[in-house]
Amino acid sequence: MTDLDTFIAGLPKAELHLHIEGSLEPEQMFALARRNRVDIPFGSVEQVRAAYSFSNLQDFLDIYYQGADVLRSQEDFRDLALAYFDRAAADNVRHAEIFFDPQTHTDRGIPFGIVAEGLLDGMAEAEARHGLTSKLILCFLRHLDEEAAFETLRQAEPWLDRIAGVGLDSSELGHPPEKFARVFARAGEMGLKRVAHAGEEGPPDYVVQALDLLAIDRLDHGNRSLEDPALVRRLAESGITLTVCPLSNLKLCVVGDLADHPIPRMLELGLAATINSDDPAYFGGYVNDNYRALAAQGRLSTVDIATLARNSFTGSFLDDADVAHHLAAIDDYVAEHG
Ligand code: HPA
Ligand SMILES: [Zn+2]
Repeated sequence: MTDLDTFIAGLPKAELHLHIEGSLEPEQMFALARRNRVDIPFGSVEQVRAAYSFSNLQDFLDIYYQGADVLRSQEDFRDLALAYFDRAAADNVRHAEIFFDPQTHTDRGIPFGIVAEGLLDGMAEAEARHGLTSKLILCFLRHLDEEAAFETLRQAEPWLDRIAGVGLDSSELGHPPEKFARVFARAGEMGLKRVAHAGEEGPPDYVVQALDLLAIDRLDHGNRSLEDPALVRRLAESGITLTVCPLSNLKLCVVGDLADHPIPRMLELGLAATINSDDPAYFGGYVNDNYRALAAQGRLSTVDIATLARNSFTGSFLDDADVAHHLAAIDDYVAEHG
């Protein structure tokens, strides 16, 4: 381990861009397939891992939705969440805001409540076990239509006091944010926070739409914003947080090489970037692996790494007192180890 790796390992951090279905490790996929007697088109864990070679977002999504088929019961969703939280706690993640894709499950006949209650069970257990706090963000699948998103929001109503916000994920190209302007407006009226994936594969205009038409509180990915200088100025001036995912970007060919990853440039431009793992079981690493992979390029100092961790708390939906508490913990850590 380099000195930077040691510094990263102990640094308190939040994770703000994590799809819980994307934390399903092949071993757990096999275990759940056995438990639920579900056929999966793989003979071994090695075969599953060998299939994780993607040339774009859609390639990944096809296999990711297939993997989710082994998730059936409330206990499955609890176990999935807990396995993630155990790993996150080992990376010194103190708070996580996790995405889930209810439509992936309700479209297979799994009731919304089974999914939500299972995840909430896992979240409560993670707080008891590790002191790791978390929030839940309901994502609409953007390849489905607006009416399906409205129906999902209706199904979520009994759980809305335990859901922090809504997000937008799945196939970006051809599914611009404007398609979901009305359902996001409704979510805002219901007091929910709003986030959206934009500028991962889609053009800078999709980021502008997410800001103007979805009134997002946080931008997921946002890489392609850098192609538009006026948009960069707007993002910097507003202070909006970007949840960036280096190993995901590499695996989905959003960047060709980590040496060219935009995070160092984002920090130079004054953007509130954070580092996250996205779908760690599919992209080869949890949050500290993402920090380490980027640090290994020699383009991040300990000051930059601490800034990224601070941004993860200031960009969270925690209240001000909790954010202040976590920032003080980072200050103490940097004073001792920086
Ligand atoms: O990186 C992603 N982009 C869009 N949709 C997703 N769903 C899971 N991961 C992703
Ligand atoms: Zn994502």
